[in-house]
Order: sequence, then C-alpha cells, then structure tokens
Amino acid sequence: MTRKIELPPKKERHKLFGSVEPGLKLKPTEKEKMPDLQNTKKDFLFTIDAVGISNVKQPIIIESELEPNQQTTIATFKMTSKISYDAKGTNMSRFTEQLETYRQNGGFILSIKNLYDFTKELAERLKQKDASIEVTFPWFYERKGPSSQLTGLNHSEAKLTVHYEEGIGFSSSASLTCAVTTLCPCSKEISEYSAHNQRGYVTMNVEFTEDYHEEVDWKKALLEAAETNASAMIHPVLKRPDEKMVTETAYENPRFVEDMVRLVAADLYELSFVKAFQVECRNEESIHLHDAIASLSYRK
Ligand SMILES: Nc1nc2c(ncn2[C@@H]2O[C@H](COP(=O)(O)OP(=O)(O)OP(=O)(O)O)[C@@H](O)[C@H]2O)c(=O)[nH]1
Repeated sequence: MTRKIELPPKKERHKLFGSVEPGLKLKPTEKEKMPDLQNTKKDFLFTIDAVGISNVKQPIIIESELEPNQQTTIATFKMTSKISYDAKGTNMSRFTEQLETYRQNGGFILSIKNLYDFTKELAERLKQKDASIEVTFPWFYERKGPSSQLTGLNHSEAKLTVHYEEGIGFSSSASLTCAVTTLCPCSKEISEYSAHNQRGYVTMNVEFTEDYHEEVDWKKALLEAAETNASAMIHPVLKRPDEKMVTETAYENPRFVEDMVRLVAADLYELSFVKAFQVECRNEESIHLHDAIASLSYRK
C-alpha cells in the first residue's frame, strides 16, 4: 500500500534538507562600494592573448541559398579579447550584455557584416583594442532523392569566425564539416564484386578575402566542394530507384581519403573569395574499427 505523506510547507522542507537562515552580511551591496578586482592595475607579468567566454548557447537566424532560405538554429558562441599585462581581468558580464543587445534588437542575424559590427562594438564595450567571435551552428538544407525528388533535411556543422583589431581592421574565416559517402578504389579494383564504402566527414577551414561580402553563400559553396567530389552524397529520404542511383554513383566514383582532400582542395582553389584553406577528410572505415584520415593546407 502507498504510504500517505503529510507534506510540510516548502520553507520547512528546505530546512529539513539543510537550508539555514541567512547569516550576518557586512559587505557592501551597492555596486559603487564593491571592490572591482578585475580592474586592478598592477604588473601582472604576462599579456593574455584571449580571455572571455565560450559555450554560450543562443538562437540565431541564418540565411541560406539552399532551402529553407531562412532558418532559426541554435549557435554556440565563443567571444574573447586580449588583456594587457597590467590589467588583472576582463569584464566578463560585458560579453553576454553585448549578445543580449543583438537578441533584443530583432534577433541575432548571422552575417559577416553583422559579426564585423558585433566584434568592433564588443571591443569598444570592453575598452580593449581587439575582439574575436566564433559562432558554431548546425546548418540545415533540403536534399532531394535523385530519382524520386522526395525531400528531407540534411545538416552540416558550420562555424564563422571574425577578429577585429583597432587600426588594422577585420579578418574572417569559416569552417564546414559535412558527411559524404566514399567507396574504396582498392576494394573495387581487387574484388570480384562489391566494394566497401563508408561515411566520410570532410572539414573545410577557409580564410575569406578582405573584399568578400557574402555575394555568394559560402556554406553552399563549401558543401558543393565536398559533396560533388565524393563517391556519393548523403540523403535523408531514398526510395528504391534513388538507392540504386546512389549505389551505382558511388561505384562509378571511387575515392581514397587522399583523393577526397585533393579534389576538394581543387574546388576551394577555384573559389575567388577563399584566400587560404585547410581540408581534412575522416572516413569511418566499415571494414575496420579505426578511421582513415588525410589533410592538406594551402595559401593562395
Ligand atoms: N574577470 C573574470 N571574471 C569572472 C571570472 N569568472 C567569473 N567572473 C565573473 O564576472 C562577473 C563580473 O563581471 P564584470 O563585467 O567585471 O562586472 P562589473 O565590474 O560589475 O561590470 P561593469 O559595470 O561592466 O564594469 C562576476 O560575477 C565575476 O565573478 C574570471 O575568471 N575572470
């Protein structure tokens, strides 16, 4: 039989579990009377390259050349700035204050222009000469089955980074990690039939040229660089005629992990808004427990 419980009031319940009355409080409660440790000026030996906050979750609005053209997604923010050897600490609350001003002002619309404004304003708010922001988010896009044309949503992990330095200006870079199918050329060559294939993850880190203002969607361009060079694309919805096409396309386009990074590099080389790039591919091998990896970097 269930035991009947006579619940004490909530305050009593808290006492039962160890809560006590507030003690004597002698320290000031007004902001102006509180010591401001972080603003202490002294020789603290080293200048700090980056101090700030990371792992800040916030909804953002992103625009995309692929459907859906506008979407709300959850981003993870990292925001930092330098502090000089003679400053004890940064003013941490100002980072989230700055983020909140954008949320209050119609939502954080993620664009390079907005990030330029944001980092400059952040540096000014912090009374520092520089600021950096890194925004990581899943980007969703519609994908159709190659024969049925049935749609579903795929996503890739995207990152935009902006750095501002007073007197120098801005620099920006991006990263996209997307999944593809790779079919082993060696396996195809040596086997009487079939070939092992796996899900590969292509990560492209690109530095943008100074004159890039998102005339073309960098996310779409990088996704195309990875997917059009893979054995086959990944699809959310596949009927039998689609599956036949995807399977045969993979067999017709075998790729080693080395082939992937070189072919993707060639496409990034052709993108006029990319100044420098790094490409990595990681294949989750279906005939091993380990992954096959390759990476290369190039500055134009
Ligand atoms: N600098 C620094 N602050 C930290 C750290 N960890 C937490 N904080 C918190 O950051 C908060 C203070 O933020 P500040 O922006 O300096 O607060 P404030 O001086 O009242 O703010 P302003 O009016 O903008 O000058 C406090 O709650 C600190 O405890 C840390 O490692 N370094």
